[in-house]
Amino acid sequence: MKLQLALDLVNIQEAKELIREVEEHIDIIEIGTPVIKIEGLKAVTEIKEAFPNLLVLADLKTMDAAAYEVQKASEAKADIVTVLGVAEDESIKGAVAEAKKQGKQVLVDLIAVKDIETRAKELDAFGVDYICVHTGYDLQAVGKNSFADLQTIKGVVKHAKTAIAGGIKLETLPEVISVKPDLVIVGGGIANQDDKKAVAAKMQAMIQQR
Ligand SMILES: O=C(CO)[C@H](O)[C@H](O)COP(=O)(O)O
Repeated sequence: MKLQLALDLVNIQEAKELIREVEEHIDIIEIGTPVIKIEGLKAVTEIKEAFPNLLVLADLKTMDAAAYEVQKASEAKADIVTVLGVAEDESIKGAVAEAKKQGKQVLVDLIAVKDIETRAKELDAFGVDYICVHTGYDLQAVGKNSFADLQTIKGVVKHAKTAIAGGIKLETLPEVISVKPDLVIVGGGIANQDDKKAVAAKMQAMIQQR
């Protein structure tokens, strides 16, 4: 099980400072969608160059022109690129083919997918690397989480790694870990804490016990 730190509401300089605090306790750095929209793919390049030993995920949340966007993120030094599960099958297949060509990985984000079980089975058959259940900020605000969805995909996904994102905190981590995802994605649960390093270290210790 790996820990990914999601950086959404920061600029490149702030992202670097935050990563420096916690780098020994995380496996993957996520350059969040808002960061890429505001700063561009240079945020991915600069952070990969500053932290070459960590994997960098570009959270593009691609919906169309998927092969092209995977190619551009790969050229920007991303190790993993996200595509939306609600995208067309052709987009997902294009992303997977391009990622293989570039030696990179695709994480499919199930945000806004209504039939999680059916879509997870289909995505698994397309050969995606990760399938991620995700409660975005707008649903977190009305009290939702993805814990039940994680159970659902764990029951049907045979090949891809499973991941979960959306409002995970130190207090809710044990419930998440008990379902044994391959990847736990945490943004505000680390980035918004006073002692980020201590929280990341505790999360890492809990994750490594499994
Ligand atoms: O992709 C995202 C929002 O769309 C976030 O990166 C993801 O939800 C993790 O952040 P947090 O733990 O703060 O919810």
